[in-house]
Amino acid sequence: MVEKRKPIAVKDAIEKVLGFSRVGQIEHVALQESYGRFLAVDLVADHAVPPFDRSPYDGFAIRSIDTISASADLPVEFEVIDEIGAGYVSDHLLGERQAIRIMTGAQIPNGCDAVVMLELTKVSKRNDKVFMSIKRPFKKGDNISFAGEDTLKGSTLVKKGAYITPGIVALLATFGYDTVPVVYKPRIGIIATGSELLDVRETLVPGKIRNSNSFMIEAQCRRGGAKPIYFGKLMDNLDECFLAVQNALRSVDFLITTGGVSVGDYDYLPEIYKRLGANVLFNKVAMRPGSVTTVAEVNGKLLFGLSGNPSACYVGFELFVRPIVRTFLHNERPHLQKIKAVLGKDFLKPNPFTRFVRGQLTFSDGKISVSPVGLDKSNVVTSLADANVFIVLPGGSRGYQMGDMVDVLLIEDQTGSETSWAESFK
Ligand SMILES: Nc1nc2c(c(=O)[nH]1)N[C@H]1C(S)=C(S)[C@@H](COP(=O)(O)OP(=O)(O)OC[C@H]3O[C@@H](n4cnc5c(N)ncnc54)[C@H](O)[C@@H]3O)O[C@H]1N2
Ligand code: MOO
Ligand SMILES: [Mg+2]
Repeated sequence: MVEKRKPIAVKDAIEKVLGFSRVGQIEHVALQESYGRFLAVDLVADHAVPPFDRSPYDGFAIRSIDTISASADLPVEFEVIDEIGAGYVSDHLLGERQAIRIMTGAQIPNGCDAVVMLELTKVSKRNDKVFMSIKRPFKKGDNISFAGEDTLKGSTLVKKGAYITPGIVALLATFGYDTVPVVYKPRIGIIATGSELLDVRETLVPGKIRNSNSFMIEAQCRRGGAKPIYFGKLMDNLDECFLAVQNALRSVDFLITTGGVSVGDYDYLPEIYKRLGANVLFNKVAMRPGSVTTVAEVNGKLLFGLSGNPSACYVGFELFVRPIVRTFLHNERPHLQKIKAVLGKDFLKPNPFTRFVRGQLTFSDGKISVSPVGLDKSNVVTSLADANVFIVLPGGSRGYQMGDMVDVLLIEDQTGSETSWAESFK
């Protein structure tokens, strides 16, 4: 008699998994390697930006008081006493009707309280001296970029756990992070099981297919922020699979297996969990695809038994592995970000379980719409190429029609969400 599994709600399954979350330690990487990593400390401004008053234009540094009477009929003339480019500091103190030629980014000279753009001035030379005249008055502070106007010393600019974007890389450089404290990437072991699996380079023979799941999971690990470690593909042989799982578990933070998790004669994962003395958190989730997704724990270490079916495997990773990776990385938004979109095509399949349909989000005329891509079966692989979202269709309905507003989970997004997707029937 085949064991009857009791499905649990997706949200509950995610919570059970997160009950065994761990957090990673700090390591340091070169600034140029920091993009895409997760910051291990708060980034606090240890100096003001800009650190000094500076000119935002190429022009002349002046004293505004000297310009009060300037007009088109009666321009005011200044003697130009110095010239400074960015990176240099003038040692002159501006006196009455004196100006310093200044370039964008240069520090404002002493005595100056306004800058005039080059285009608003007329320059002339007399007796080896340079003069500049202007035709309108300027106020104190005109065209000065003040110290601290970008940020003040002591401001927290980026929180620990943030995904490092190119913009954050700019901040890290601004504050002198030659090396960056980032969170150590969790090591995720990957084992593919299945006697039907060929290596990528092998030629197809009857009854066999190429292993695609382990490579897909490696890429998903990288997208999630983890370091994948591939332990190879195994035949459906209980002893071999058991030993491989037992060995791999020793050297990784989390372990993923694909295939062999259902109720077939050669689905050995359930027996492997028994032999390991693992605590199985769940072995059926009320969702499609990926209903057979199983998660177990041995001495606090999680083992993700993802389905062999490619689409189910993909969904299982994003819903259950990604949040544990992001939590490990100290990220405060470990779940997939959810938005609403208009369904662009009918999806009329009824289903008792919530469906995570691979879909593509498109933007046109200010409307966000989403359409399923490819065949919606858990054993398909081709639909994954075009999918950038999961369309979440709660169970218990007779299907969904074009124009319905639906929940969509963004799988290419790095912002994430604090809360996990929850069944709306609850
Ligand atoms: N009697 C029942 N049969 C099945 C049930 C069930 O509840 N009762 N569940 C079905 C569902 S749902 C799924 S999903 C699959 C899950 O199967 P397994 O996780 O045990 O995976 P396998 O049997 O090993 O393989 C399934 C399918 O996926 C292909 N596969 C496996 N590994 C890979 C790989 N690395 N790359 C590409 N494709 C792979 C494999 O060839 C099979 O076609 O079980 C249903 N059956
Ligand atoms: O676990 Mo299966 O993918 O639900 O179809
Ligand atoms: Mg099976």
